Amino acid sequence: MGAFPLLALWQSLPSIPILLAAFVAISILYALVLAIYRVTLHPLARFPGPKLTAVTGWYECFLDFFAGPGETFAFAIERMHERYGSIVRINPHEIHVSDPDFFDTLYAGGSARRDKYPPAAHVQGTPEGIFGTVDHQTHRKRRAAISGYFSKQSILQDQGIVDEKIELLCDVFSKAKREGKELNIRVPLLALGTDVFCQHTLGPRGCMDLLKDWDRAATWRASIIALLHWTPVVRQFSWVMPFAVELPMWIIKAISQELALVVSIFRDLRIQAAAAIAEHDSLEGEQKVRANVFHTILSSNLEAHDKEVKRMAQEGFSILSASGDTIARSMTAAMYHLHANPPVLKRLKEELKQAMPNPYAHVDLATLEALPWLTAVLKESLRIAALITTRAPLQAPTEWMRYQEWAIPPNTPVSMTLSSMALDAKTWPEPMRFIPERWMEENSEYKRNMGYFVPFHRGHRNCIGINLAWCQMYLTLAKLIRRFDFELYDVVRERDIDNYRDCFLGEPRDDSLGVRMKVVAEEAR
Ligand code: HEM
Repeated sequence: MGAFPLLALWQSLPSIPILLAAFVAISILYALVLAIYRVTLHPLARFPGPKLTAVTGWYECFLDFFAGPGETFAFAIERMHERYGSIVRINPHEIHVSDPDFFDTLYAGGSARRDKYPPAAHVQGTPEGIFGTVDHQTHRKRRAAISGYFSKQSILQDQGIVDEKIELLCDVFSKAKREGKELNIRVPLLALGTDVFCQHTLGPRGCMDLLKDWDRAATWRASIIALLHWTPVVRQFSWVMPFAVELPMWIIKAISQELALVVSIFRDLRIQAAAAIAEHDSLEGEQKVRANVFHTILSSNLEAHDKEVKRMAQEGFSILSASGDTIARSMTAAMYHLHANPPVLKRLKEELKQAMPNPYAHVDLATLEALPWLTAVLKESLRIAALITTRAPLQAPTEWMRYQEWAIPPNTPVSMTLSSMALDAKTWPEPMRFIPERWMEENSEYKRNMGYFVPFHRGHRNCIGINLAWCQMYLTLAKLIRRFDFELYDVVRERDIDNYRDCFLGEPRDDSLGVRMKVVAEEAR
């Protein structure tokens, strides 16, 4: 009985093709009205930029997926600035600025409130780590809980770890010399950055010991590359990484062995976080706070949900993925540019010989920090490496940010791109040339140049690993250059060094075999 009225209702409905046609017509009408609104009445409608990007964000997605490495949206933004000027509306919601003088307004510290734009925050798949935290206040609290762990004092306390790992790195190069083999130097440098980070932050139990296991180091390197190549996908679909992490391991392995290693590291961090919770009450004194970063979090006054396993593991992964390859890329750039510029290398060797008469003896970080040429070489390497190619959008929830005659409404995502700033010909004469003199204090432009030196960002969201990064870079470059003579082995700058692909960090061309070097001499003990 009861089925008849339903049947009658079904029969009275329009046929499926008519329903479909109505749906398509309504969708087109909606898209049309939305497009007209976005270019006329939207609060950003007056800002310069292409109409297409003002109308739809899918253009970015299309370029990132289909346009090929050198043509993705990050490169399109540069072309938009050439055409429309230093402020551009790059999608319906977001403004991009290309002017170093605006940097401190956008990436402000102090009392300025800056939320991270969610699509940018979620690119790592760790929404609860400090990198992925959107809300300003939550970010401040989570960051304050661990910032002491990465303070200069804390890093100096652990200089022994850095020294020990650099010795292992030197062993890798000594062995390569004995065997007459060339090395893709980014692999051992990534192993160094990762091992130092892991031991400093997670304790000996968390150390991946990549410097002792060449196969694992090579797989980790491939994993990082695989992860970087997923960046355009994750940027558009933020659920991909959290979803992938929960899949059964056999499925992940079938998709990619490299991804499987990343996921196993992430799961291992959960185990370490759980172990820290279990043993925390039994620890005392310094150990309770510094045994590893999880104990630092557990000892902090963060709320209980911020001390749960899932969140702490995300924090660990968020810092881990920000650490190793940034160091490796910067050091690789330094090694390449030094050896492509023999007079710069010669001057550095002379300076180091004076400061480190015995290349095998311990050297204090402070001694190296006082060396002007080494410092200048490192700064120029960080500039020319132009490491971070993805824009960093922030939102000022209550403030109207002002740029020239433009007033940007509160809550608008506004971004700038570090790599474009680092290589901007208006700021840096001959930007693609390696000129450490830019960073010598006697240079009349030194003060101005330092004002635009922002490889670690500024403001509330700057790099928390800055002290660890400087410490490693000073000690590693000094030890390597003082102890060994290297030669570049079939390195082509356009293929192996310069940014060609935007994967958050810039990557060279796909046909690159890496920056390969041979060790031709080693100082006797
Ligand atoms: C040469 C080496 C490094 C460079 C050039 C560098 C650069 C940067 C930059 C530019 C940012 C801001 C990114 C953004 O907001 O989009 C950042 C953030 C970050 N870096 Fe580094 N970094 C380096 C090494 C490290 C190391 C060794 C660690 C590990 C301790 C680390 C951990 C982090 C973390 C956790 C963040 C997020 C901070 C936050 O959002 O509060 N970095 N880094």
